[in-house]
Parts: sequence; C-alpha cells; structure tokens
Amino acid sequence: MDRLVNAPAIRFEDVTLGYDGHPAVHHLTGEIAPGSALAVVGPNGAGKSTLLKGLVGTLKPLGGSIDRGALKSGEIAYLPQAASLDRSFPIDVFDLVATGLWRKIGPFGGVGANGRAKVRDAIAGVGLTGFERRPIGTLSGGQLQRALFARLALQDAPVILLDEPFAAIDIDTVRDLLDLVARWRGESRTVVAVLHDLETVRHAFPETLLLARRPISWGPTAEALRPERLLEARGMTEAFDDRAPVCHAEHAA
Ligand SMILES: Nc1ncnc2c1ncn2[C@@H]1O[C@H](COP(=O)(O)OP(=O)(O)OP(=O)(O)O)[C@@H](O)[C@H]1O
Repeated sequence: MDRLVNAPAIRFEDVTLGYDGHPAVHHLTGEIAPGSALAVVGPNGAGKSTLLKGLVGTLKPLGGSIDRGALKSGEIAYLPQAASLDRSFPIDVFDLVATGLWRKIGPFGGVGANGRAKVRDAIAGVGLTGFERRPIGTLSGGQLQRALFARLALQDAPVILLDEPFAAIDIDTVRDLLDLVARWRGESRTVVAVLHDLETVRHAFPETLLLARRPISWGPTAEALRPERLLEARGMTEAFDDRAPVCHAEHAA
C-alpha cells in the first residue's frame, strides 16, 4: 500500500496535445494528486479522450510536458472507450481478465494456480461468476464492461484511466462499477475518468477538470461545474478551428 500512498503527482506544464501538428487540447497546466479522483468533463470534441491518450503516453505532447514522476510504464492502467474494443476477437471472459496479470507475469508467462485464483476473485468481484468461458462477443455491453473492470482490478496499477466507462450501461452495472471505483480510491489509487453524466461526477468525483480544448476550470467539482463555466465550455468547442496551428503564446486563452 505504501507504494500507492507514495505515488507521485502527475504534472502538466502548458501541455498541447493533438494530431498531425494541430492541437486538440492546449495550454493545460495543473496537477493530479496521488489518490485523487478526477472527472474530465466537456462537450463532444473537447479533447477528453486525447488527454487520456497523452496521460497514458500513446500520444506525445506537441508542446509543453507531462511529468509522471517515477511512475513506470504499465503503472497507468487505461480503459479506452468501449467502441475501440474488437468484440469479435476470439477470447473468453477468463482469458480476457487474465491479461490483467501481464504486467506481473509477461505475455507468455503461465498464469499458475495462484494467478487463476486471482482471476476468479476478480471475476467474482464484478458479479460475473459463471461467465468465465463465455466468448466476449456474446456478452451484453454491461457484462463486457464488468469484465474489463475485473481486468483493470487485476492490473493493480496506482493510476487508473477510464474513458466514458458508463456510456450505454444499465444503472445496476453503473452502481456496481462505481463501488469498485470507490474501493480503488480507498486503496489510495488515482482515478481519472471521462464522464458525461454530471450527476455521477458530483456524486463520486471530488475533483473535476472541465475541458473545452483548453481547461475552463479545474478544481473541486461544485466549483468547476458552475453553470457559467458549463456555458463557457459549450461556446469554446464550437468556436475552435480543427486545423489551427500550435499556439506557442504563454498560457494564452
Ligand atoms: N486520431 C485522430 N486524428 C485526427 N484528429 C483526431 C483524432 N482523434 C481525435 N481527433 C480530433 O481531436 C479533437 C478532440 O477529440 P477527442 O476524441 O479527444 O474529444 P472528446 O472530448 O473525447 O470527444 P467525445 O466526447 O465526442 O468522445 C476532435 O476534433 C477530433 O476530431
């Protein structure tokens, strides 16, 4: 547990992230404290998924820097949007969840009796006992998301990133998965989640980053989501030029 409590903050210093030299997020400066639960909120196209890709390291900044402290590769667990998963991939629930152990045993390592017990526990923890040998292509959206959360739990990472984890998921599953998020917080893990449902954000995430290509507000959720801030965010993405060059002005608005 000390490993998690002592995890470093993640710091953004005037970060620009984008594609083909065009910014999708810019002028992001701030810090994610270890053990915090941060919601990332904003309109469509605001750059929320782009930010998570930058955080996990699959997208390099076009400008500025992201300091992950001493976090090693693999210590940031990442659940992309459900649409990015190929559900036709021939793998069953047990084997999908077992891939959460890769960081510890390597892709070609045997899972072993101990590992198999951990996989079964993780599957039970998300209420999927009995589904172990079901191909993932036969699961409902909610069941698949439960399996993906079980895999995340097994990864045992100090930082967990979730991209729209509750989109098109039934209310019981959302409640169960939020319980798991609360448990991760109790274990001092850092959780960053892209969310659209502001009720869920207000209920379960004490900190919020409201993003609209640039940060509109970042701080305690009630403050960050004040109506005038939300209005400002809506106007920002509508006005943004998708082919704009990188702007190097210091923290320009
Ligand atoms: N691979 C890519 N190549 C080029 N442009 C991209 C790519 N991915 C995203 N973009 C663009 O970057 C901008 C931000 O996209 P992003 O997916 O980060 O937004 P988002 O806030 O997650 O949106 P949503 O809520 O709709 O999922 C959008 O204009 C999008 O078209």
